[in-house]
This record gives sequence, structure tokens and C-alpha cells, in this order.
Amino acid sequence: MSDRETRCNAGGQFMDRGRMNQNGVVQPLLTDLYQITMAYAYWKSGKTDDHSVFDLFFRSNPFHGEFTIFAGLDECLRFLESFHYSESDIEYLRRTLPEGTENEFFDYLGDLTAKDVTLHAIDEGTVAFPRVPIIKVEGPLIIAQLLETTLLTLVNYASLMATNAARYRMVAGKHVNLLEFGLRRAQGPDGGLSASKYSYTGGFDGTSNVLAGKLFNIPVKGTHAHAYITSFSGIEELKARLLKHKLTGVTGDLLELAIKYRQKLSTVLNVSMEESSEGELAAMVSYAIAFPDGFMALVDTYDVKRSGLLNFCAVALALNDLGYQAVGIRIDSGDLAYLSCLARETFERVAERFKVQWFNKLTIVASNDINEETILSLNEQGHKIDCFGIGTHLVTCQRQPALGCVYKLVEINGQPRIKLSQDVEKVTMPGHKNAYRLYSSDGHALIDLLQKVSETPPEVGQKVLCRHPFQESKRAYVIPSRVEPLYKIYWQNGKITQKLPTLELVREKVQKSLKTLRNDHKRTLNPTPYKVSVSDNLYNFIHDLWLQNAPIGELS
Ligand SMILES: Nc1ncnc2c1ncn2[C@@H]1O[C@H](COP(=O)(O)OP(=O)(O)OP(=O)(O)O)[C@@H](O)[C@H]1O
Ligand SMILES: O=P(O)(O)OC[C@H]1O[C@H](OP(=O)(O)OP(=O)(O)O)[C@H](O)[C@@H]1O
Ligand SMILES: O=C(O)c1cccnc1
Ligand SMILES: [Mg+2]
Repeated sequence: MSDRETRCNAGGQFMDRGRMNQNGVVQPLLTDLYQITMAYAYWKSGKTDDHSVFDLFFRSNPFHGEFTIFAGLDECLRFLESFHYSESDIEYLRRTLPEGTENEFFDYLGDLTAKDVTLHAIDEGTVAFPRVPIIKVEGPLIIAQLLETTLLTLVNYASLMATNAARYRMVAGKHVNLLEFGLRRAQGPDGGLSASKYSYTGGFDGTSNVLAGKLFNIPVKGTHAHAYITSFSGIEELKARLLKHKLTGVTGDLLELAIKYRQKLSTVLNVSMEESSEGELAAMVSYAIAFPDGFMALVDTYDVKRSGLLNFCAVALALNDLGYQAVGIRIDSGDLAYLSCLARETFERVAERFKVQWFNKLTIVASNDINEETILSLNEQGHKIDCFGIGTHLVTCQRQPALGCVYKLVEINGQPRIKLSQDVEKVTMPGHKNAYRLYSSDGHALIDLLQKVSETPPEVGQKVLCRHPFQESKRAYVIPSRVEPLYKIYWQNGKITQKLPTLELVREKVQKSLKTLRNDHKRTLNPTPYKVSVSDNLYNFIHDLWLQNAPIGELS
């Protein structure tokens, strides 16, 4: 059994490499069968070592937006590092490929690694745009081809998720906490883990997913479910009601104190005690005893106004008598704008009436089918929510469930390759290219420029002609104030060649990179497209090759 298999089987799905964890499901057989059948045919036809260049790019931005956050590079590099068919992989392939597949091919596969491949990429966490390759893979045709599906699966969802999360962060603003609550609704366990990881990358503050917390060192956060409240039907069920004072250690009766405050509060808040739920009170008292320093309660099980807030404030005031400060509430149904304002007013009134200043700072968490539009609408209406717990729409990427990154051969043995299509958008940009981001004097990204690798890079202060790749009349001169070469070599000679950033640093990079984008590219409604251009030289090269390759029809 290989090293990989031992670790996967013994340690569960993830392998601890001392850095970020690698998903054990990511292995050479996590691919489409056609990669392996092509590999055999390449091998048979003597093409294994043809020097190839593949571009990995997407054709349009997700969510009707004009930017995409590139994520997943770290996992791609770990995949290259561990790329090796185990004995049982080879054994499986022998059984699976057609009879007559030559034995020597399997021996060849058994020795295959990614050491002869060079991978160029833009930095993980950077904003990226359609048609500009985010990864370029260069090396022997057979291995470069075999990497296609796995690299795509590692980049597509990661980038989609990070982009989605970044969009939620943009609409929610800097000061609101965003928690990912999506595991139960995600596309399976692996989708759930990736969602937690990449929503953190995109700008969320934490996740409810405990395994993601352990594996990726993401803050884990949460409240409790309605079941906790409904599991109590009255105060007589309370087995524990005593709590020691935080400072003096003197035991107090939390239930008795809460009942006393509940009575007073019913007048202050003008709600009747009879209408409120005693089961809910009992549940809150018991939860507060379990977590006196972290008391956070769900207040919408019966009625936020008539029951939840009254019971919460009663327990929080009782805790205060015993030297503790409650944390806050979660609202999971109803009109979140109205209820959050009501809760905040209630806390302010209680703070004043009972002289407990910290009540003003209680946290209000809102959840329940929240998406980008809900947050925008809540912002318009005015709300007092400090934290959104977001699940389904975030992790399933409701507005667009897939990013369409593709992996295309653009050069072989120094010869450019072009894939033609009736649809201009789908014509590939041939040849090995470099990409530069050109910035204006105010620090904003102006345009991305693709060139042939043989061309001299654009220079600061020098006028450069930037052309639309397919529309002849669209071109502009740009005098950049800064030129950023977008690619770095991340993998070469069998090694990762850059110091890889931690997840935390990638998360910071996302926000920094987004800052370089003008607001009109980032707005939700009808954002301005960011320009992606080619050099004059590349333009002519593409169009000459296009003409050479497009068959000439005959009319009769
Ligand atoms: N003030 C608001 N403005 C816009 N959308 C809101 C507002 N308050 C809540 N929402 C959203 O409206 C939807 C309400 O959903 P729904 O009617 O299914 O829930 P509910 O009846 O309040 O609660 P539940 O069915 O979970 O008990 C949710 O998607 C929620 O995020
Ligand atoms: O709404 P989301 O964005 O997916 O956020 C996560 C949801 O998960 C929980 O609901 P639960 O599974 O208890 O179901 P319910 O609230 O829909 O009844 C929680 O109370 C949130 O409502
Ligand atoms: O901790 C929570 O409040 C939570 C976690 C997952 C789903 N819904 C809510
Ligand atoms: Mg819900």
C-alpha cells in the first residue's frame, strides 16, 4: 500500500502535511476516464514527450459580476507534489482499460510524476478576468494532459466560492460579521468542507463546520438550534438552576433571578408573561448555566417580541447579577429588519432602565435563507444586525452553481494551437503568453494585457497599444503608472518554487486585490466590464492563425 493510501485510510480523508491540509480524495484517479485513454493513445503514438502548453481560464465571470477571485492554487500544487499512481491505482486501471492495452503502458504510468511540468499561475486570492489564463501548465504532453480535470475541479468551485463570499462581504460591509452555516445544505461532505474553506478565503469570519475549523484553522462559531429550546416544556424540568458568581464564587439561583427579572421586564417591555413560553425560559436558563460567559440564544422559536426577547433579557439580567455578560441573540425567521431594530431598541431600553451598559452592545445574529439581495434590501430598509449566519445560498452558489474554467492546449513543440468555434467567445488564444496588469496613477487596475512570451513587457510611462482580442476597431493606448506581471512560476523541477501563503494571507490578499478594482466594476447592478486586451503583435498572430486554420467553404 502506498504512503498516500496508508495515510488516507488511517487518518481519514485528509492528510496533514504540516502546512494547510490536503484533501486525500485529490489523487490522480480523481479525473475523467478520457484523460487516461488519451494518455494511452499519446503513448502509443510516440507523443508523450511533445512539449505542450495548456492555459486554464474562464470565459465569463460568475453571478452577473465583472470579477472573479482566483482560489485553489495551493491545492493544485499539493496535487502536483503528490502525483503518483499507486499500485492499486495501476491494478484498477489494468482491469478497467480495454483488453489489449499494452503492459508497458502501465509500467510507464507507475513511474509517472509531475516533475517535468512547470506551472505558472497568478497569485491565489487575486482578482482575475475572463480569458486571462489563471494557470499555465507547460511540459510533456502526456502529464500536462493528465492534470486537466483535477486542476479544473480544484480551481472551479474554489474560485466560485471565494468570489461568492467576497460578494457577500462587499454588500454586507466591513463591520458586519459573516458566518458560514452551510454544511448541512452543501453539495456533499467534500463540497461542504471546500465551501467553509473558500468562504473564509473570500472574506467570511468563521464557520460552523467543526472539521473545517480543525483542518484549516478557521475560527469556528455558532449558536444553538430550535431543538434546544423546544426540548424544554416548562421550568419544572430544569435539573440545574444554580450558578456560581463569576468573581465571588457565591452560588446563586439563576432561575429564581430570571423569574424575578421577567416579571419586572414584562412591565418595562409591555408584554404579558402569560403569553411568553416557560419552556423557552427554562431552555435559556439551562443554556446560560452551561455557557455563562458565552450566552447566545435563539429568540424566534415562539414569538420574538412576546416571548424570545423577554426571556432572553430576563436570563441576561440574571447572569449580570452573577457577574457574567451575555453575548446576544439569533433571529431565524420573520422580518429581519424589523425584528433586529426591535431587539436593539429593547436592549437599549433595558440597558437604561436596569443600568447595565453592556446590554447596548449585545450581538444580533440573523439567519434564514439569506442571500446577496436580502442583505442589500436589509441595508436599504435599515437594520441592526451585527452578524449574518449564511448557509444554503452561499455554499450552493444559488445564483450560479458552477464556474466555467477550461483547460486548452495553446502550443505544442513550439507551434501555436488554436481551437476555432462559431462562437467567437470560445476561440482560444493561441501560443504561450504572458499577462500584465496595467495600473493608472490613482492605483486602480486599468486593463489586463496579454502578449506573446517573446515580446518585451510593457513599461511604466511607455505608451502601449491594447487591442480587443477579437474586435478590430476596439483598441486604446495606455500609459501605465504601474505594470504588474501576473505570472509566477509556482512549480518546477518537481518542487514548489514559491513560499506558499497561509489561508489567512490569501484571505487578506483577496481584500487587497479587490481594492485595486474601481467600484463600477464591483457594483451589483450592471457593473462595468473590466478590459482584457492583447498586444498588437498577439492580435495579428491570433488572426493570422485563425485564417490559416479556418476552412474555406465552397459555394455551388
Ligand atoms: N426585512 C426583510 N427584507 C427582505 N427580506 C427579508 C426580510 N426579512 C427576512 N427576509 C427574508 O425573507 C425570507 C423569509 O422566508 P420565509 O417566509 O420562508 O421565512 P419565515 O416565514 O420568516 O420563517 P420560517 O419559515 O423559517 O419560520 C427569508 O429569505 C429571509 O431572509
Ligand atoms: O438558511 P440558511 O442560509 O441555509 O442558514 C442555515 C440555516 O440552517 C438552520 O436551519 P435549519 O436546518 O434548522 O432549518 P430551517 O430553519 O430551514 O427550518 C439555521 O437555523 C438556518 O436557518
Ligand atoms: O450555529 C448556528 O447557529 C447554526 C449552525 C448551522 C446552521 N444553522 C445555524
Ligand atoms: Mg432556517
